[in-house]
Amino acid sequence: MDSIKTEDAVGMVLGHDITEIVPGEFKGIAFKKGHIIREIDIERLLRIGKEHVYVFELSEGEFHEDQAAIRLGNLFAGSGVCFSEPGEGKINIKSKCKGLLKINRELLDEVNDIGDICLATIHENRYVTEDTLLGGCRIIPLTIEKDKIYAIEDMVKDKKPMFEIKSFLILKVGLIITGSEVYKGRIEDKFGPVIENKVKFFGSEIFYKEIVPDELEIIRDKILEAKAKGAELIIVTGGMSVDPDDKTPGAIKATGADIVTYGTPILPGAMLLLAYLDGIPVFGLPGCVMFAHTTAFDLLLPRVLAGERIHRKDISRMGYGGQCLSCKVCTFPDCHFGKC
Ligand SMILES: Nc1nc2c(c(=O)[nH]1)N[C@H]1C(S)=C(S)[C@@H](COP(=O)(O)OP(=O)(O)OC[C@H]3O[C@@H](n4cnc5c(N)ncnc54)[C@H](O)[C@@H]3O)O[C@H]1N2
Ligand code: MOO
Repeated sequence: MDSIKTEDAVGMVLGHDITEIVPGEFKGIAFKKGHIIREIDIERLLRIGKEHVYVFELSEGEFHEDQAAIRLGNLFAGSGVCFSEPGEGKINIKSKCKGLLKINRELLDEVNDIGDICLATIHENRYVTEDTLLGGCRIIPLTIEKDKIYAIEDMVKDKKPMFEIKSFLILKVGLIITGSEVYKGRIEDKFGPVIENKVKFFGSEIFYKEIVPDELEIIRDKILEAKAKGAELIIVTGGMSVDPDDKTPGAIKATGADIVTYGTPILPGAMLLLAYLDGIPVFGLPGCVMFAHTTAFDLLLPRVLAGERIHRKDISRMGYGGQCLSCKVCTFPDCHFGKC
């Protein structure tokens, strides 16, 4: 660090905090260590009594921490993502809109392996709303070699963005409620409203709804009818376990759909079924989805509505973090559930 005349310090990096006291008005840090001194700062520095300041001179091969943080922000923010002004070498990365958060986890590890840069994130594959904090990036030293930043710029090229928000599609959803007790009016349908609310939250609408008895052919035919009428997502509720009257898995299979999974390592929601019928996702939802606040359905629905094709492997890796704790006050998705 060099001591330099304040008037000559424009463009240089302040090496220490500078405190200002205006009696009765202000006492605090006027300039923070790391601040790049601007023309307009000179007068104030002189008023504080600083004829000289300690500065770092940025060498040709270095970026100031804030400059580096801005470069990384631009590099990491994919569509639907923005970042704050840097402060002490740190930016906050935020969502600009509602959607499904995707994070390039491989790239994240690579960046954090370099040293002098730390990038912390929340978990991906969850929905976020506008202005959700997605992560923070901090440059550790006050100045950083440009080559390190260039190396990251190279590393990121041609790869999926570090952070990206996928918008939710507006799909025509077909809903088939199974259960002879509901069909015959012995009990009121309580499943339909739960699903309607969940689907609406992401912007889609139920355009087709039928209540049917526990009969395989009828359930199958209603699924095919929903598809023929233009359903882009089909949800069938109830009849998912192993009782003689549980016909839903067989009915979905009988439509010719490809079953991705019947059974998920997620609790509640272990008996969920996901299939694709000519590319249209079909859910078979067990009774717990009506009863429990958060289930396997809440983990998979946002991904399906963001247009993601779910594979068997996506489901099987969800066992890690797949146990919901059914907290008295549910904070999902800001909890461990579904974060694998
Ligand atoms: N032997 C086993 N039994 C069960 C297992 C198992 O693995 N082995 N799994 C349990 C789990 S986990 C769940 S979840 C449920 C799945 O239940 P279903 O999807 O088969 O649900 P239903 O039998 O059709 O109904 C259960 C319950 O909910 C009422 N219900 C259903 N639909 C509606 C509706 N639209 N409105 C109001 N109420 C509804 C229904 O009357 C039943 O009372 O299976 C466990 N069993
Ligand atoms: O596993 Mo059921 O499908 O949890 O409640």
